[in-house]
This record gives sequence, structure tokens and C-alpha cells, in this order.
Amino acid sequence: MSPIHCEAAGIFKNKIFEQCSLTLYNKHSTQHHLQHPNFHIHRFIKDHPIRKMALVRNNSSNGREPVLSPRSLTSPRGLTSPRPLSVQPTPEPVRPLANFPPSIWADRFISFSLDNSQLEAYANALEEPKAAVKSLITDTTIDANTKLKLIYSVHRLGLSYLYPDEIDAELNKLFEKIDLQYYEQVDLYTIAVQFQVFRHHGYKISSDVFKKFKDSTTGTFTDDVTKDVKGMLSLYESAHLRLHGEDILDEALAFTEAHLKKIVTTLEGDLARQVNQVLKRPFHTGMPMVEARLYFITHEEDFSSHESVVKLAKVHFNYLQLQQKEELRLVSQWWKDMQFQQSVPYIRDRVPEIYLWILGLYFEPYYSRARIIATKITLFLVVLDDTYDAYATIDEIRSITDAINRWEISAIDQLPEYIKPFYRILLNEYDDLEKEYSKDGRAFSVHASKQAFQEIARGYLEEAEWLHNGYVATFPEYMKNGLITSAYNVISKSALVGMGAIADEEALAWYETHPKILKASELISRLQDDVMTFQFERKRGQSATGVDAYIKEYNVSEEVAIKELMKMIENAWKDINEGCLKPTEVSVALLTPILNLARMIDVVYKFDDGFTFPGKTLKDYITLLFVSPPPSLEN
Ligand SMILES: CC(C)=CCC/C(C)=C/CC/C(C)=C/COP(=O)(O)OP(=O)(O)O
Ligand SMILES: [Mg+2]
Ligand SMILES: [Mg+2]
Ligand SMILES: [Mg+2]
Repeated sequence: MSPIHCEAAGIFKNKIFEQCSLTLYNKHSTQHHLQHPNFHIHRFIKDHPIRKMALVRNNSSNGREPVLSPRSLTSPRGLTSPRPLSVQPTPEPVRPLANFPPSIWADRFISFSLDNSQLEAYANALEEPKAAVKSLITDTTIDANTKLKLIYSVHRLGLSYLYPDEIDAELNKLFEKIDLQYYEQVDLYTIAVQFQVFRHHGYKISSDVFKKFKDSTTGTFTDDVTKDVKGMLSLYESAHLRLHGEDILDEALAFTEAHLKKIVTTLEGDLARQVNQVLKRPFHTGMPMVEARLYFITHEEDFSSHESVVKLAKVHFNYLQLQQKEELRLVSQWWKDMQFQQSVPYIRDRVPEIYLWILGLYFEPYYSRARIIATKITLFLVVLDDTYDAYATIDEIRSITDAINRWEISAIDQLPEYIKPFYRILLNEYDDLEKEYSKDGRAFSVHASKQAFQEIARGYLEEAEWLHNGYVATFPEYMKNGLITSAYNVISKSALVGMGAIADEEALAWYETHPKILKASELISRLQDDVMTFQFERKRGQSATGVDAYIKEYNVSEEVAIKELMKMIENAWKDINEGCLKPTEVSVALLTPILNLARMIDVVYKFDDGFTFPGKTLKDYITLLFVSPPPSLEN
């Protein structure tokens, strides 16, 4: 196994590599060859979600001939004490039917081999264009409009993290000089780009700048707006940055969306591509890494006059792809070594998809270690969630939750055989993290992640108890627990572990106050997932969902419930947008992963359950980022 060398030269020397002491191989690779139980419930009790006892022969044991379940041949404490085969096996409990689609990637990403000299070459090649773009950003001879368009493109290409201070200094200057009179004279496109660039960076430019595009008598946007496709497109993008009370942006969103949909088939070339792209997903709700690649492809005209920007973007994409493919290889190899496929074959096997999810939080090269840690912990969550929802009996769920709360290896004895390897790996991984981060006094971040993990196990248990008792929670009760089972508290805290000095104790204390922006991201996760997964889950009696809780609480139709939940999601987005405005409660570096978590929900669940069935959006994204070649450096 070839470690990433941490000596690469160049501008990133200190930053990129300061955290790349990747854990390359887990020494605790447990050797277990558990066979999967063969007596499962194969029939779902449709009329009621309570897990009932029944013994049904399962013929779907991964294509293998049915054999006696090793679990039915173990002692009550789970310790192997084989009995003669003639002994009647104890009936296997009823289990919800999992049958999740398998991974579409298999071992594809394991075979990648990082060429360190290539990585170094890219790091070196970044230096010159990076300096040139810096000069452009700080150039005092460039007029305000050109400067703002430049900063807009730099941001959309995923490059603004390279110039946080320079960009802030420029925007500060320009924001102070904003003259609303000026906006009276300029076109919609120019205004909308400037509006976005200020809001992207936390400056609260007023949405009144769009007032002049409304007809004062009818109160609606004018016909002229519908003739300006680029202007509409940018207004549509701007509207996603709306805050509470910005009715003009609510209207702008509905208006531009309707008109863009109407005309999209009449357009050609880049403009057609841009409109199709924005209607699918606007920049603000997209995954930054993917949005950068798409912007590069479809908006070339925005930045092609700045040669250094084009060059920087190209080398940057090439550099990042190498680094990310190596990270993906690493977590894929770890997953394989840990033999999850053997011990918990009923779960959704989704390593590239979870890595993508975490890459969505932060793509900066210096968060390499952080991504690996957060990916592993999120993969633990997938095991836990699918075990609770789609495999374990209520007694097993209670026992697993108890063991996770006890968090000591001796608790393993109480667990069903199939989950023991997971429990061991979970404790070992956290142990390793604790040792690693104790050295620089950052073990507190590992503890916070662990506590959040214990909390979500309790949250999942609560859902299971409701289901077991045939109880549908009241909506407030559901939401209280739902913010926990959204998984975004545990993921965002786990994301802090590898982030380094900025994720200090003060940052964690802020997290512990359960700030509005975090709550909003959790709500979006919980409800958007529920809206897109409840039918599938209901069919299998798998989960308590917000849709069912809402229907029961307010005695409304499913359609109305979904509409109301979508409104709550819309409002939560406004909370997030407000939370990102200056003065922010904590640094932007800490806020961005929370915003990005909400974005990833949009990516995964906007059109369907993209996680359980990852063959559309996630497959396209994974292909774009880790399979297709990045932009060529040749031309
Ligand atoms: C809830 C949510 C969207 C979490 C996103 C964060 C995340 C990657 C968690 C890991 C577990 C997971 C993939 C849950 C989504 O599936 P599911 O629909 O089975 O989750 P559920 O059982 O909580 O409904
Ligand atoms: Mg689930
Ligand atoms: Mg669940
Ligand atoms: Mg769900």
C-alpha cells in the first residue's frame, strides 16, 4: 500500500499536506467469517409494521443454497458452541425484508494507484496561475463590475478558498461603495450576478435591487424580464439565496422557473445547457465540487478572457481528482478489509456514494484526513441504520443500543453474532482516533462524535420502539427525535475531527448549543429524506416517518402533508441563508459543511431516493468526479 507522500512542493506545501497522515491500513482488521443466517422472514406483514414472530424459509441468501444458520447454532450468549446438525434449530426471528440493490461499483475504485510524482507536478503547476489570479483579484485598475464578475467565476469554479482574505478585502471595499442609484441603470444579469457574489460571501445586499423589474401597477415581473434569458437565469440563481420576508425573491423564483421551463426547448448551445442545468439544480443547492466542474463546462464565456483563471481551474481539477481518487481507494480498501460485506450483507453497500456525500461537505485538499474520518463514521451510520430498519429484531436493537451506550468491548458478549464485527471495528476506530488526536489535545472532538453516535443509536431505537408498539408519534415528538435521526448532528461533528485547529473547543461548544443553522440542516435532511423514502419504507414497515406523523397529527391527506413538509424545508433553507450572513456566529469554515450537508440532501433526494437507488444522480456524479478524465491541460 503506497502512502501519499507528504512532501509535495508548491503553494500547497503547508496546507494540503499538513493533515495527510492518512491511516492507510487498519491494523484491527477483524478476521471473522460469519455466514449469514438463512432463515429470514421473506414475507412482509403488510397491514401492520410491527415485527411479528414467524418462521419463513428464506431462499435469497446471496445465491447460496440454504444451510443452517450459524446463529441458530450458537449459545444464547452468542459464543460458538456448535451442536450436532440433527438438532432442530431455534426459529430465526422475523426480519424485515431488506433486499437493497447491490453496489453498482463493486471493487472498481480499489485498483487505483496514485502516482505521487504526478500529484507533485500538479501542485507545482498550480503556483503560477494561482499567483496570477491573485493579482487579478487585487488589481486596482479593474472596474467594479469586471471585478465582481471575476470573483463570481472564481467562486463558482471552487477556487475562492485559495483567496479568502483577498476576496473579502475586495468585497468589503465594493460593498461599502454600493450605490443603489447605479442599480437603476444596469441590466438584470449584471445586478443578479452582483447580488449573488455579495450573498455568496455573506454580504447582505438588499433584494430591493430587483424591484425595478416589477410592474408597479400589476405588481408582477415585467414582460421584458421574460425576454432576457440570461437575466432570468441569474435571477433564478439569486432567488435561492433568499431570506425570510424577501417576498420579491419568492415571487422571482416561481416566475423565472415557470418561464425558463417554458422556453428551455427553444434554446440552443451553451444557453440551453445552462438553463437545463439550473432547472435541474441551481448552484446554491448543488454539490460544490460537481457544480465547479459543470460551471467550467457550460459557462466558459464567463471566464475565458482570463487565461490564468482557465489554467488554474484546469490544473486544480486535475490535482483534486488524483487526491480524491486516492482517498476513495483508501476507504474502499478499508471497507473491504473490514469485511462488512460478509458480516452485514443485508445493508446498502454504498462506499463511493458515502465518500461523495462527505466530499460534498468540503473538497479543500487540506481536509483529506477529515474526509476519510467522516466517511468511515458515516459508513458506520449506514450499517447502524440498515441494521435497525431492515434487519434486527426489537430485542437485538435494544441490545445493540445498550452496547453502543456502554461503549466497552466486554459488551460485545450481549450482541447477536452478526453485529459483533461491526461493534469491534467501531470501538477500534474510535480508539485509534482518540489516540491520534490526544497527541495534539484534540480528543474532545472525537468524544463529541462518539457521544453523537450514541445519541443517534438511541434515536434509532426510539423509532424502532414506536414501530414495535404500532405507535405513530405526534409530529412534535417525531421531529424532536427526527433531528437526531437526520444523522446530521453526528456527521457534522465527526466532520470536525480531522479539520484541525479551527475546529477547537469553542467551535464544539457552539455546536452544543444546537444552533439554528444546524437545526435547519437537520430538518432538511430528515424531512426531505422522509418525503422521498416513506413509501418504500412504509411498504416494508421499516421506519417511522415525518409524513405519517404529520398525517396523524393534522388529519390531512398524504398530498397535503408532503406539501407542508416541503414548505418547512423551504423555510429551513432561509434559516441557513441567514446563518451564513455576516457577522456569522462562527467562522465560515465551520458553517460551510453545515450548509453543504443541506445541499447534499438536495443532491441525493431531490427527485427520488438516490441513496437506496444510486443509479442516477449519484452514479453520474461519481462518474464525473472519479471516472471521467478532468479537463485536459493541453489546450
Ligand atoms: C436521514 C438521512 C437522509 C441521513 C443522511 C446522512 C447519512 C448519509 C446517513 C447514513 C444513513 C443513511 C444513508 C440514511 C438514509 O437512508 P434512510 O432513508 O434509510 O434513512 P432513515 O432510516 O433515517 O429514514
Ligand atoms: Mg433507514
Ligand atoms: Mg432509520
Ligand atoms: Mg428514510
